[in-house]
Amino acid sequence: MVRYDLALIGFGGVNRALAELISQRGDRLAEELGFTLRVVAITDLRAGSLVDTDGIDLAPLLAAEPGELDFSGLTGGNADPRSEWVIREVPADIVVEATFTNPTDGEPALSHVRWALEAGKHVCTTNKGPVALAGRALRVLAEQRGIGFEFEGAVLSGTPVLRTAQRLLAGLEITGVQGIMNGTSNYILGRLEEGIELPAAIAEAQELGYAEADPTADIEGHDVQLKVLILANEILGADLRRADVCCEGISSVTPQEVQDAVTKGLHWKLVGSATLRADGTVDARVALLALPAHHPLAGISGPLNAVTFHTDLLGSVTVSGPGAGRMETAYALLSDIIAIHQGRHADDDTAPLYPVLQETHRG
Ligand SMILES: NC(=O)c1ccc[n+]([C@@H]2O[C@H](COP(=O)([O-])OP(=O)(O)OC[C@H]3O[C@@H](n4cnc5c(N)ncnc54)[C@H](O)[C@@H]3O)[C@@H](O)[C@H]2O)c1
Ligand SMILES: N[C@@H](CCO)C(=O)O
Repeated sequence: MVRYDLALIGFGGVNRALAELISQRGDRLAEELGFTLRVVAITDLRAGSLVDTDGIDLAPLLAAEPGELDFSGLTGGNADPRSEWVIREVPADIVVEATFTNPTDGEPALSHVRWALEAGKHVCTTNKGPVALAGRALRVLAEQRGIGFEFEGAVLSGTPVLRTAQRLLAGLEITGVQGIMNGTSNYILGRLEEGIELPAAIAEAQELGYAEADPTADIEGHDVQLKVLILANEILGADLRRADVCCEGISSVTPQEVQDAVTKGLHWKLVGSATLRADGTVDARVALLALPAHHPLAGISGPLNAVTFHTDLLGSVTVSGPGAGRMETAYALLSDIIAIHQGRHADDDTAPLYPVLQETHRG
């Protein structure tokens, strides 16, 4: 049985949920998927670092309250996250990056991903920063090393948007992408419709694990801006920068306005879109729109998100599912690990997975 040793970078909601998945479903995953998973290192800004190359016992870590974790007193533990040393030096097959998203320069996650790829380790990440701001360069680095760089969770948590486009819609011309891509703001808009004030709705979304550590990115549209950037560059073959994606958020809208709209049969939605123009360039934007009730995105409510692909042969194809959530996003990491496993173990007479993926990218 193949075993993958994991280094978890960041031990917040998502990577803890992945550790839970491994603890609770490890045997079933081995039976169904043909590989086992073992965590050999964890680093976290608050808890420090923990290394055990024979496999970390996850049970006591998962039993502790998140805010109480302190690795410094444990064997193999240190108060310092030592992320660079862990990523470069600790023998692990896959580095799982789930630290804070930094929409400005992607750091320190961008360095985490680069160090791992330079060290020849596969990477899966739910962090939008490195993918949106340096996806192309990181992909090239991974391709040069013949290793996997997977990031399904960067758009719509575990709902398979990127793999749907890259694999299931392969052979079609995708001419545009439009969707509701932020669980927090969509949840908040729904609560505003119910008369809840913005600060209370934000606090609820944080409690439910949908919001970023700093929810400004959710509220001001920057989180959707990064997702639109990822879709434009990865799916439509663009080479856009963050400044190329016009952006607005939901902070200016009041419960009264949202409720008035409902009486007129309209629902306010934060919609991200990327559209291929006739000259081959891509128009990308994030806009707060009042959608009529019959619009396909008007009924997407709460943390539910949806992305519609506009294609030449199939018309519109919509993928809908959770846009946020700790376990939902941990599933994205598991799906990335499965993709890495399938890439490594493709039959000799089958086209290897990574080259197939590369060919689906335009640019
Ligand atoms: N929660 C979701 O629904 C969701 C969905 C999709 C994507 N994401 C993305 O996944 C990532 C993780 O999300 P989360 O909900 O677990 O966030 P979180 O805030 O719960 O956890 C992030 C963890 O990273 C740690 N960290 C921060 N900087 C670090 C560093 N330099 N070195 C080591 N550890 C560091 C923090 O201490 C924290 O424990 C974020 O980038 C987020 O945007 C989250
Ligand atoms: N904060 C993000 C997490 C998923 O990227 C959201 O609410 O959609």
